[in-house]
Amino acid sequence: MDGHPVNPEPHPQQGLDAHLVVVRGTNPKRGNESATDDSDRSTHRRNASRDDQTFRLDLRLRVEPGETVALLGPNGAGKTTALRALAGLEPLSDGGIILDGALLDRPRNSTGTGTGNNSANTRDRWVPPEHRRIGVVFQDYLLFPHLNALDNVAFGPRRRGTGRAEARGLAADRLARVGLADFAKRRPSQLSGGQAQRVALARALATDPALLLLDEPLAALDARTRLDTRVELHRHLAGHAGAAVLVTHDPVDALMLADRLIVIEDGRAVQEGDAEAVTARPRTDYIARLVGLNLYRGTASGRTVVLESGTVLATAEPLDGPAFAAFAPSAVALFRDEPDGSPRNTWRASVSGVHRHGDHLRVQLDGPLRAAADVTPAAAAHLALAPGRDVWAAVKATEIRAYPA
Ligand SMILES: Nc1ncnc2c1ncn2[C@@H]1O[C@H](COP(=O)(O)OP(=O)(O)OP(=O)(O)O)[C@@H](O)[C@H]1O
Repeated sequence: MDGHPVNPEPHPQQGLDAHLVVVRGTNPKRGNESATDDSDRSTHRRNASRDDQTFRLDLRLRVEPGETVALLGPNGAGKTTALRALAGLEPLSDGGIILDGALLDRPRNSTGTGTGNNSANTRDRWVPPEHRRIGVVFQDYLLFPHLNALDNVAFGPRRRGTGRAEARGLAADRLARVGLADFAKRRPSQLSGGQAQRVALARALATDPALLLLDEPLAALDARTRLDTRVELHRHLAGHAGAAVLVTHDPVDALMLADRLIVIEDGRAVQEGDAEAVTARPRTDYIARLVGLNLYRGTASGRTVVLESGTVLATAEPLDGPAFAAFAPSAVALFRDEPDGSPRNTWRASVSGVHRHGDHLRVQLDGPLRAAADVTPAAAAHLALAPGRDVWAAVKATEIRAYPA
């Protein structure tokens, strides 16, 4: 395929430019549905459901050299599928992947209706995984068990034609950088989980990849090792000149390791931004739960937001039009009797659950506004909180964040 005029427009941009469309499934009609209409979220819900066995990932991804982007999302959102497509372990159905100006995958006649097939006559361009300048640290794709740590790390450079001695020298240097100089002769079975993960990272970085892919790199580690390895990984990512894409369930990993987050649900990006922006203004229930906020959708008019349920919330900052309103569980005060005095939002609620949450109790409230409230154990005892108990809930207007939907 080399020499084919696959990329008529020169694309000198460094970093990753990708439009990842992967369609899987047994129901081609569903798979063919257009994914370009952002308003039709229900289509994607259906596509992503396991019942009809179809799934469509449709994700645009631009990652600058030196930047780390985290893909965050619930189970089955398509995070791993996105990484596998980038790595070349899964062909695109549509779209394309360009890394440092080189086209890696593009189905012929991209229309969004393909089902993924990497045979030469269906593709304008297909670069196999081993020829992509990509380093991977995948959970299920760790180390070669029959090679020691040094040879695991030397494998990539050797494969790219580096002589044995030079590749081993480079590998020794990489192992030293992850603090494992003394473990070079050990087989993977003789390494701890954390050490194996560090060898995997050294191996992924040994070829100076233009793109580093990390799939749940810390998930298999115990809490203590995870903490140390996270700090170390952060250091390595900071020193990595190429782009990096990280997949994780863990918001702490995402917030600590990535420069930018992309939240994926049902195969599509639903929110994007740096950690501060995403956590301060969540746009879906998934991310609101992740960062521990109560989130509602409604329509703002001046200093009120009318929620979809009809409940009216008073806010401090004026806003008009479709809006989200969010507040922290810690902003909710609970009372036995209706509170009066300062202007706040008050409503009658029924306790549906009480759970320990750190050093306080998280109370789930049903009623006109389903919400979580955090109270101290003393307050819970005073209010005799238990499922079924009726209470008054209050949130000050100044505690409610309202922002455009
Ligand atoms: N080999 C496969 N064959 C068919 N469908 C698959 C396959 N692997 C994953 N899927 C489906 O593709 C969708 C996306 O899966 P993917 O593994 O990319 O999600 P994810 O966001 O990484 O989820 P998790 O966090 O659970 O790993 C899911 O609906 C899943 O059931």
